[in-house]
Amino acid sequence: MASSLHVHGVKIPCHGAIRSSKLCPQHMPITLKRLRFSDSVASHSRLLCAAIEDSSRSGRRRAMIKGGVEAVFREEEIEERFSDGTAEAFTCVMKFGGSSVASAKRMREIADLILSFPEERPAVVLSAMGKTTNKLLQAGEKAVSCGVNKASEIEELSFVKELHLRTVDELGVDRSVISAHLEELEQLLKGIAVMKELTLRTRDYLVSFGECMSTRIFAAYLNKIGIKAHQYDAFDIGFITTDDFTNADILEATYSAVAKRLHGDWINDPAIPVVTGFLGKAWKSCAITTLGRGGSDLTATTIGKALGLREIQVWKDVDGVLTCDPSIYPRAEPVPYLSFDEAAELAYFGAQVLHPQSMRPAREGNIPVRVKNSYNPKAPGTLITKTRDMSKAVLTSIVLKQNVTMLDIVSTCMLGQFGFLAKVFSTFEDLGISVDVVATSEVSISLTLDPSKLWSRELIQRELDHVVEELEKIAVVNLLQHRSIISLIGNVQRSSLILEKVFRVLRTNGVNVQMISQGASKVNISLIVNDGEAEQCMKALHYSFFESGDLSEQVLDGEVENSSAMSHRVKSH
Ligand SMILES: Nc1ncnc2c1ncn2[C@@H]1O[C@H](COP(=O)(O)OP(=O)(O)O)[C@@H](O)[C@H]1O
Ligand SMILES: N[C@@H](CC(=O)OP(=O)(O)O)C(=O)O
Repeated sequence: MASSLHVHGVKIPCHGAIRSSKLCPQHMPITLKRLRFSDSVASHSRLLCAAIEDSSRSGRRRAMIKGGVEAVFREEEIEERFSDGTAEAFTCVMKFGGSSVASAKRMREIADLILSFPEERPAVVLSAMGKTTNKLLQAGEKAVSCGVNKASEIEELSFVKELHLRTVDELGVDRSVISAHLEELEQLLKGIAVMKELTLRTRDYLVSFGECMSTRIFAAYLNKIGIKAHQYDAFDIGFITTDDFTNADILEATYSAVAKRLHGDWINDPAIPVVTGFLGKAWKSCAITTLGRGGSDLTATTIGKALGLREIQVWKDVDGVLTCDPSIYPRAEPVPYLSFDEAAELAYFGAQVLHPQSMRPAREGNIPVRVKNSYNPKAPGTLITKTRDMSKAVLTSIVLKQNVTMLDIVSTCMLGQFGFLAKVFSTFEDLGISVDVVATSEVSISLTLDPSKLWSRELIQRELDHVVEELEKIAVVNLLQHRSIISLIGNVQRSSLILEKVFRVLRTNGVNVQMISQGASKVNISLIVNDGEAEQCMKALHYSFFESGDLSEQVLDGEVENSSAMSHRVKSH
């Protein structure tokens, strides 16, 4: 007699009679303890879990599951299943960024890399190949003004076509896996040329071709080499987002929908899911959305939380999260451990290595994130967890956000302090502008405006004028452009030590700090300096904190610092 259980709303067949024989190891949701279920199914899974535990503890081989259904276990199976989780559907998610899938050679290496972890059953998330997203955006811009007849000849379209067809050929998979997409892409560019406009909605549809094609090629290649894989478009499997095209937020309903779909499919036909990163479906318009540049990291952490996985791996082209952006300072070193808070601040304040929102699902699901290098898999990478040992930590990483606009707002005393702050912030709220860094006194506020939010609207000057006009009703406003935020991520419990060093370095380099803010996050101190001085500051700070060797344990234990090393002035490296 066959019976079934329902987990995640999915009917799970249990071969053999539940009353009289064992549950099928393959189909039994064994890792109940580890998997985090959505509320709607939690009670069921708890019942099942309790039943198995009870059976295990009491040595009885029978347990009541639900509604009079009786399960009979063999004890050795119970032991086995709990100790090694062999019946888990997926163990981790592996996300590979654009550089990791930039060519046929890279795709082969990634396939080998996945195979080199035989103990894992991953869900795979891919970005678009190499610089495809940028090329598609450029093609879209050109299509607006090139005329319909020239749309097929746009250089970037030819680049994208050639790259994908060459990859397909070199991997030996059938061109048909992407030919319909290439045709549709060309039609879309012609459509943009006819309309002579590229809306944000169309822009998202346009760039979606990148991830749709990379995943199809890779899944086809895995199947060709005998690894069963199944391609998924995120917008078809429950990635539900706001309608904020180019920067959409993932909605809560996504988690259960994605889990239901991926688990359901795996149970019916186990295969490695290869999912498009970066993409979602707008809940109102049902159109394709994107999650903001670098959004595949967020796709990966969302899947990690949805499936309650043991680990989320994001594979990049660097040895993990580094002490600063290597393009600013090549001597940046990998950071072995980070907390979710540190990683989130780092990402939010501009470290391109992680998407700003990507830590949220991982933190909520308490799932470790490992940042690894697909070019150098042996490197340990960075492990991001809820907490970490901060006893020896001083500074973890330095992040730079350039071209920031700063506002100095001084009250004209028409309002009390409370009314003044409230009015200032409600002005930003009304205008939908987010504020990054804030420092206040009783009668003044200095703050910076999030550049990405302003840039995306293309109306930057008009918007800024509007902000100033509104604020001038209650204050004297000074608008300062071309500023940079240098964020010092680390152990703010040691802020005196950090700040002493920072100011010494900056004074030695003749740099004036225009604003400073120590966030409530306890992991971030932000400094505002002129854009023109920012990179030099980064180098000097990096040298002083990470290379001069003066933050030894003795210093941390309160002994006298070596001031000559501290005042080392860095010219350039
Ligand atoms: N603090 C940092 N640590 C590591 N990489 C950084 C940092 N800041 C900026 N980067 C840049 O981020 C890049 C990796 O992120 P990204 O381009 O999104 O990778 P992928 O496309 O593989 O997902 C690196 O090549 C590096 O240039
Ligand atoms: N392809 C998208 C999404 C993404 O996450 O890419 P990457 O993983 O290469 O940063 C982008 O370029 O923004």
